[in-house]
Amino acid sequence: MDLGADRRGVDMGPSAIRYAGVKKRLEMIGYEVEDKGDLKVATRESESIVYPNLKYLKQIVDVNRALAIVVEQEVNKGRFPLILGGDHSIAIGTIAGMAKRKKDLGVIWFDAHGDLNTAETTPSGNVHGMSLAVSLGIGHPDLTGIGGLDPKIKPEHVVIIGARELDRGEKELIKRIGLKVFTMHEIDRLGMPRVMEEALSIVGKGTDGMHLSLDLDGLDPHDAPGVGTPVIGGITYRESHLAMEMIAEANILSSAEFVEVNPILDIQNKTAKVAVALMSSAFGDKLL
Ligand SMILES: NC(=[NH2+])NCCC[C@H](N)C(=O)O
Ligand SMILES: [Mn+2]
Ligand SMILES: [Mn+2]
Repeated sequence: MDLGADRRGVDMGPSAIRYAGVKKRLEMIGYEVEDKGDLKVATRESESIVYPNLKYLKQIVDVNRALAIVVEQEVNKGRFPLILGGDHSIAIGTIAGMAKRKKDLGVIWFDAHGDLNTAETTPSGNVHGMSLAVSLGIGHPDLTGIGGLDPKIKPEHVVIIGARELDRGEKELIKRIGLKVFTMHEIDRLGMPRVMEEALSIVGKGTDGMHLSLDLDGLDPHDAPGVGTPVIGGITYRESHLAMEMIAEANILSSAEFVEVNPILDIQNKTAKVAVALMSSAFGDKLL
């Protein structure tokens, strides 16, 4: 889906990630993989924007409702849901589905952005800039109510890693609810190993599962150029790998999504390949 973003193309992200060999890669490290295919998403050209501050609200609600149901079903079967995006608004459905099975879900939000806007604070009207707020129960009731639970996650179980572009309303919200944010400043200052140790201890404390929501724009655009909202000065390829390896070692991951891959803006599918490489590290792949 790309209805949550202004720039077109992230709807092709899942194809690019499949083409980069995600299934083979995960099978190589010993997983049995079933590709459930794509969810049905409205065609932008046949729809119109009703609320400029919540663009394509209804269409996004429909997709996320469907996504929440599949995610919950797969967890009930004892499977691990890995969701490919798509714009970051799909986190709403993923987390809604997981929250039905995990009473206290920890979340690592790997992103250049906070995605903590609401219809009142958004500079763009794009729902992909609101999905973390929605999951915390802050936002339009049609979004926060998806899956029935509202809120789905608690601020003390969430960390943002890689932030370097936050809107004014997002900064206020972070302070108001006491959200832990490891900005690029903390990553530079403490180094990724310390940041991940602290992050994992936060999302692991008092939780019964952990979701990784990885927006490829968390990486530096040099390493991940195929994203719609790039911000310079990001996490390097190597730091990202280390973060994924530390997640695998912590052994608490219960779902993951890799979002915002935009093949139109990419260079020879580089960003989709990076996504696949990071997935394999998060799932325990090691050189030796
Ligand atoms: N998932 C993303 N790439 N989000 C970008 C959000 C950008 C900006 N903060 C907005 O609300 O529009
Ligand atoms: Mn982002
Ligand atoms: Mn995002």
